[in-house]
Amino acid sequence: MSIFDRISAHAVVPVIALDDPAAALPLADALIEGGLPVAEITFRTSAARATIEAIARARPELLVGAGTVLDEAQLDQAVDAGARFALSPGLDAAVLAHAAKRGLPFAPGIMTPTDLQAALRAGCSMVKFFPAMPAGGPSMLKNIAAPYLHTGIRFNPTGGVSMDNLADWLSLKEVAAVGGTWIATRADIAAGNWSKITANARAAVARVAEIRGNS
Ligand SMILES: O=C(O)C(=O)C[C@H](O)[C@H](O)COP(=O)(O)O
Repeated sequence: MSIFDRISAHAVVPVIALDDPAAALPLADALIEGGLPVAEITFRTSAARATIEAIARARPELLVGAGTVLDEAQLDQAVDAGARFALSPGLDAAVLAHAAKRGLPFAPGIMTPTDLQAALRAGCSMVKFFPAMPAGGPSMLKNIAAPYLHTGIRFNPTGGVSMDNLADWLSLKEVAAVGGTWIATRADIAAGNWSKITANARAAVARVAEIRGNS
């Protein structure tokens, strides 16, 4: 199974901004306990590299990726730390070329057909649709994706996704998995609210099972 197939099987990717790498393993354990062993650790904080490294080393059962990867240096840090995939809110051809060179599955962010064609030209099989709700929501994505479905491209809508609109996104077959911060918020991580994060993960997993009809 490819990495993006594994992400698709989870259907929800917790997007994490974490300030203290000491929270890495408690966070990983909270997600694992909630039945959602996948995380996008964003390079929005300087704790990203150490967090990815700690999880990759001590919790290999959690599929850990890097988010908000903006340049080649961050991509190198992500790969060296053990990230299994990477994403970015936007598309940078040089970063994509570097990801290919380092063998890291990379989903760049797109918001227009032109972005999407640049991603296809670079050989991407998954893209982030960002910012998903403000950009027009599921109906916008459905319309942008329509001419490209034959390419097999899959989407990771992120930005404004919540339990309330999860079903609308996952009912689109071109959506592999949504991303969102609601499962493990920066505040809950900082406060050590692990049981709340586990409960959020569990609720998302249950909802995905309902929506995909395999509960
Ligand atoms: O940093 C990245 O790589 C991003 O793609 C942006 C985030 O995923 C969104 O900011 C999610 O934000 P929420 O709307 O709170 O779920």
